[in-house]
Amino acid sequence: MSFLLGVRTVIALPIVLLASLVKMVSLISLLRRWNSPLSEIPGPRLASWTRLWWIKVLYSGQADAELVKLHKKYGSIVRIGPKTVVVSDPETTRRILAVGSRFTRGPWFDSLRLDPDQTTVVSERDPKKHQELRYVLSAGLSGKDICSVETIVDDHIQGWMRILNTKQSTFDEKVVKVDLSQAIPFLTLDIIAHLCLGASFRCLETDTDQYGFLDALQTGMIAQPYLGSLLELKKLLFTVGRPAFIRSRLFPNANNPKGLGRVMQFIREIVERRMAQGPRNEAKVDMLDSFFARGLSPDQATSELLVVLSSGVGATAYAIQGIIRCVIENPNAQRKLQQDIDHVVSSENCGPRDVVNESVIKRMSYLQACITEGLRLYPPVSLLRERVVPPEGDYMHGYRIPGGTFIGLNGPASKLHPVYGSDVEDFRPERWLINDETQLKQMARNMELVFGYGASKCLGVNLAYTELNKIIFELFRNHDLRLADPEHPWKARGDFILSDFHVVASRRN
Ligand code: HEM
Repeated sequence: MSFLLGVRTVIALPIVLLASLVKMVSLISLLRRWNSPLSEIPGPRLASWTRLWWIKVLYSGQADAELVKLHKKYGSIVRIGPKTVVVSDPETTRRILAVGSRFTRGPWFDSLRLDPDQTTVVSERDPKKHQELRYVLSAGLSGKDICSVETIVDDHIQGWMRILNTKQSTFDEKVVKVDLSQAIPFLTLDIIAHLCLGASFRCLETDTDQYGFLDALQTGMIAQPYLGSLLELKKLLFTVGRPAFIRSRLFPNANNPKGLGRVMQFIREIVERRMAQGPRNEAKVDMLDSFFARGLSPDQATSELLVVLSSGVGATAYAIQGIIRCVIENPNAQRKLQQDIDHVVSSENCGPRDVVNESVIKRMSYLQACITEGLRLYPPVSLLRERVVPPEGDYMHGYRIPGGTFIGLNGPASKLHPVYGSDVEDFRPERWLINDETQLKQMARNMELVFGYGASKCLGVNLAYTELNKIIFELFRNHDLRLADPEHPWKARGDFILSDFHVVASRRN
């Protein structure tokens, strides 16, 4: 009997000890949560306990919509994790991102690394190094250093128009069905590759996702927000991935037959050829020339170019598709846009193949209103871009936020800001065509944030606008568009990954 008691004690004791330990840890964490200044900030209860709540939202593929709902329910600041809050109001966002702000990029940005040991402009967290890198890249990315950006963009768009015309010519009705979720990313990738490297990927011409780049980009866009939130997983991946033979399996590398690694190899070959040629004395022709001239090493130039290709394609393609969808779902807007375009074509005496300068397109009020309104409703870069509160802490919306808290930025919710009026959910370009200067200024101040702000504002904003202006102009100049299936305009996976955006394009006379 006493022997049996002894055995039971030996088995029971560790279980009792473990249970007590678990209870104690839970109690301590409960007390900590009660004590945390963040506990006063409203938000879903489960979110204050675990980041898994946010992971579940990500998994639903509706994170953008969920963030909008949260702010409607709880206000401008919401707690979405034990150490994370998210803000939606433009003025706080502006203050966080301002040049000289003491808020810094958080570990979320590590998830944008393509190599555990290497940072690029999008993932560098050290403010000084980040600003130095921006300085080196900005002349190339803004297009200042590159000859004839506009001509390159025009050539690719005209190429696409020719492809559509050829397909339409095979039908009497001059009608063709196009999947814009393929054609637009192909076009933007061809353009940005040409501007980066002087060589296009020829995706449109071959009607293929060359090197599987877009496919790999989409997979990355799905995985990145998870890694940005599950910091332990990211740490594990970076630690395990350090040895070379594992790294080559976990991260893109030049031996991959397709995807980002294959593109890295493509870039590297061009970089090596350029190095062998020596510095080109003529004016800088593409971003690679600019990066070399401004002192980047071949390895750095390769990594930055891969980042530029990725940042340039995804956001711009999504924005263009968003604007097109808005216009074609509103036949009245399409008609007015085409009147605006036809007026310019005739007043500029343009022949059918003449392109119109961007300076002219920038002055077209209705076209500009369509672009701005489309960008408002479909802002392409949103999820969280978490910054860290400086050690001294901060006050936001009447709450004290301790140093070290992660602050997510909620772009999508600001599109519903009251400054836009009571019909914020509608596409109404006319809201940008009013005479009230004060109101227009306020709306423009909010909209500016679609491209970020201050110390990390988008470096490709000029180029993005050149593409938006020119593509929207030429597409609607040459075609009447309608949705192939108005009930299901497109399929969206995650927040930004679109497929099956089929439209019917009829050639205009
Ligand atoms: C409509 C199209 C685009 C939108 C809406 C957009 C939006 C943004 C936003 C919001 C950021 C700031 C991210 C942050 O806060 O950390 C950003 C950064 C950036 N964008 Fe864009 N972008 C667009 C197109 C482009 C293009 C075409 C390029 C390249 C040519 C580009 C290159 C970059 C780069 C390199 C950064 C990083 C800047 C930094 O970290 O300092 N973007 N973009």
